[in-house]
Amino acid sequence: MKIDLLTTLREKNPIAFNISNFVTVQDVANGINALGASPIMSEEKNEAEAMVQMADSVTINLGAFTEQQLTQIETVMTFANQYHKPIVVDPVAVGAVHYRLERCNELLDQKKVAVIRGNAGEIAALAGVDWQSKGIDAGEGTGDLVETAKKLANQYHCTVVESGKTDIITNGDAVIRVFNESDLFKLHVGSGDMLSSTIGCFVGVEDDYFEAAQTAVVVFDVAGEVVAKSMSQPLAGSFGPRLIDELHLIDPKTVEKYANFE
Ligand SMILES: Nc1ncnc2c1ncn2[C@@H]1O[C@H](COP(=O)(O)OP(=O)(O)OP(=O)(O)O)[C@@H](O)[C@H]1O
Ligand SMILES: Cc1ncsc1CCO
Ligand SMILES: [Mg+2]
Repeated sequence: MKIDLLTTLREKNPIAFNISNFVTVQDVANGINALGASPIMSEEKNEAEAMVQMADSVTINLGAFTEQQLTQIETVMTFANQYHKPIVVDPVAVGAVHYRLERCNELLDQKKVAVIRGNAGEIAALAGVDWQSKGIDAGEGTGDLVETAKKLANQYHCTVVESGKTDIITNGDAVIRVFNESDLFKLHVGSGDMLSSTIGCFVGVEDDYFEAAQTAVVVFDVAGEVVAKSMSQPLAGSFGPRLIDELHLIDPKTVEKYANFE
């Protein structure tokens, strides 16, 4: 895990192009802006090429897309591949909604992506492994999480980040587990979306996407854990804004002190 990437990110202030969902777009924009990136969102196909050319990375969140937005997403991903800009995909609820799974499979079959970040239910669905997802949540299953994540990474030759109490990061061969956590993440809708877009920021400044994903996960998880530990009452409503504050404040020393991974 390259802790220096946090400093690099802040020096470079990468432009992080995000196709977000209407539920969590504000938290995502403020979260990664506070961290040190420069977010830009767009839903317009006609400006797709300009957006991609300008951006250092592209994060595609499939949280609430319409048919028209899907056309824009395909266009953006095509340009991103053409201009060699790394793509992070967040396959929201593909384990619960078959339509989403089909569309996401098509995108992944046709375009090259750097990182897929999802919860256990989403990663299992994409890997074709049995699991009971529940809406946007991970749901229940008995499969081996590490093997499932590796299978998906090998399927698409990309890095996979499978989030949960322990986060699993794999390139299909090597595996890193991040143990930093807080129950409050689950009480804040969009924690996962923020994590995916944080990964988007780091792949914008580091060509080794496996390394970039590790740093992103550790920084994000430590930030949440530090916030949770500092709250006298662990309340869902205050966690979101405090997490954004901590993404602003967090420094390499804090990350080094609390990081818990192997
Ligand atoms: N059971 C848990 N206990 C502690 N932390 C968790 C737990 N599950 C997830 N997290 C943390 O929450 C963050 C988001 O991961 P999660 O798996 O909840 O994403 P998600 O399901 O896509 O969330 P959302 O749909 O709300 O965006 C990660 O940083 C992860 O470490
Ligand atoms: C609640 C919700 N519904 C669609 S997207 C989203 C935010 C979590 O991804
Ligand atoms: Mg999610």
